[in-house]
Amino acid sequence: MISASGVNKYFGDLHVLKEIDFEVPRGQVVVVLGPSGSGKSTLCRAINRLEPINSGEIQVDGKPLPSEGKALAALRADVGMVFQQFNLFAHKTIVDNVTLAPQKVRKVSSSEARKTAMELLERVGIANQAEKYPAQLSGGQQQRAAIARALAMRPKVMLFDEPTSALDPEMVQEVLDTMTGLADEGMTMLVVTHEMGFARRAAHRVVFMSDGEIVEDSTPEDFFSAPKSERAKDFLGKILTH
Ligand SMILES: Nc1ncnc2c1ncn2[C@@H]1O[C@H](COP(=O)(O)OP(=O)(O)OP(=O)(O)O)[C@@H](O)[C@H]1O
Repeated sequence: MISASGVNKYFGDLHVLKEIDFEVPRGQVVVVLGPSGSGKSTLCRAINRLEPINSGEIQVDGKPLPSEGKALAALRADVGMVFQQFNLFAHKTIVDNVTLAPQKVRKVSSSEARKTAMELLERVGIANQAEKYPAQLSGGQQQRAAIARALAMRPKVMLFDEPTSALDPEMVQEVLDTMTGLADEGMTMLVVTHEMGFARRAAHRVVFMSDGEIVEDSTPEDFFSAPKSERAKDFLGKILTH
């Protein structure tokens, strides 16, 4: 599980995260929505310590975030992260992309890492692409490879930061289906996305951010049918008329 309490983050004078409090309990899917620049990516990056925070506390699995050393490496291994850009290693095959970190960080043998990688590639539907290089795959397939790579570390939680934003429209659904499958299996997930269909179907809770604050934290049913704040109404008005 993930919990944040009283988290503040500044970039210079810009107050990007303001007294953030929230929780993602084990097995829940929390979708973070909000206008551009509201702090969603920064929140994701803070959870993985890719971005230091100025005050407050973030815990993953009941432990405060370590700032360096072995504990930080262990935290990063426990938190799988999938970004908008897939960030696969271009000169490694898909299966090698998936086996790399478990061998290096978890010290898994190469045969075991390969077996697990093939199972994961099967699960995300691209086992037949295992020996190809990233550039030979479609964007949707590359993003599914990135999800398999994150899962190979056996993370306790998965963070997704706009995982479908860089994809051509026809590939969005295949990635969302993979994510919905993970949610159904009980993976703890924090997902920043503009995909309202996914939020409605897969999220246990929706967190709405605006201008660095959490303005609403509710069920998708309540959020979409009866948003409480003017800011959420305004946001939904803009998104849903598109
Ligand atoms: N490294 C940085 N240095 C300075 N300012 C930054 C940095 N990263 C983000 N910001 C600023 O922090 C604010 C929050 O950015 P963030 O990327 O977290 O928002 P977001 O809600 O994820 O937006 P989007 O939906 O466009 O990705 C923005 O005003 C952004 O310009």
